[in-house]
Amino acid sequence: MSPHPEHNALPLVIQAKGLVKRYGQVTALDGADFELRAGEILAVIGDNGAGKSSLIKALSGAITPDSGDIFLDGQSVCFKSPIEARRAGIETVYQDLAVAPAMTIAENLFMGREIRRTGLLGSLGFLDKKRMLNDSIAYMQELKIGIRSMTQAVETLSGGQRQGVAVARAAAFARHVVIMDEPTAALGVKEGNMVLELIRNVRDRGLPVVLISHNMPHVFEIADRIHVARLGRRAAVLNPKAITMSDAVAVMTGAMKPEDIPAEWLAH
Ligand SMILES: Nc1ncnc2c1ncn2[C@@H]1O[C@H](COP(=O)(O)OP(=O)(O)OP(=O)(O)O)[C@@H](O)[C@H]1O
Repeated sequence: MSPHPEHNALPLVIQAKGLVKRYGQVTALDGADFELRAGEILAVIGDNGAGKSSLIKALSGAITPDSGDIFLDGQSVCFKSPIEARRAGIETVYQDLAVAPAMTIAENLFMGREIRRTGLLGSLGFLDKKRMLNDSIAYMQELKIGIRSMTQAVETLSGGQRQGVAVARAAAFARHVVIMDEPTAALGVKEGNMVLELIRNVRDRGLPVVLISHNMPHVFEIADRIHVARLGRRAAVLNPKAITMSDAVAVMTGAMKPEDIPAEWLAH
């Protein structure tokens, strides 16, 4: 059961309207719309080249769309870089893990946002390693990531645990949204399930999650709603509780035209 059956009652956290992005002759986004609601896991699925990555890059500041509008909490935004999106509270975890293997878990969690000790004159410039370590332990416990020592190097972890660190890092700093691009792609069954559980925990902490995935069983296991990208647009937003995987594939491939989709398949 979705914890939020009344999705249409929940506020929009991110809304995009009519996004267009061209690369020379190729139109990657051709008037794409997008809506992420508070407290949900929204899966984004689509065939290769459907425009999923371009959409997510536009939302996370990695590309600037040629036209269209993006709203964050109802305010119009125009991110010129991923740093700007991050400052606005949107954290993105890419498939090619942004972790530093030789650094410890605690160091990775605070990379770029280290806590410094403060004194009478404000920040002293010294890193507050103890506080970062304690905060790391607390985060990882809260997210139920079973890693014993935060001082071990990330390169000593399994693929799933590394992905766990990357997700935890994003979740720890995101104030609004966590976007994940294929977080379970390179993982085995057990590790993949661990990361799915972690994504649920992130949502249950109150952060909405956008999850790009080609893995249909994972999408159906975890998503509250499914955004289907096709030919640079949003073909539909489907309700995973009301459809089968082959229904979703039919919409994704165009075998089922958007205008023919039964109303009960659609998420609200
Ligand atoms: N930097 C780029 N330069 C030129 N063309 C690009 C660029 N990025 C994306 N494209 C093209 O835009 C279209 C949409 O690509 P995009 O990566 O957004 O799709 P996708 O749904 O994420 O695909 P995949 O599942 O294969 O990753 C494709 O035809 C792709 O070749």
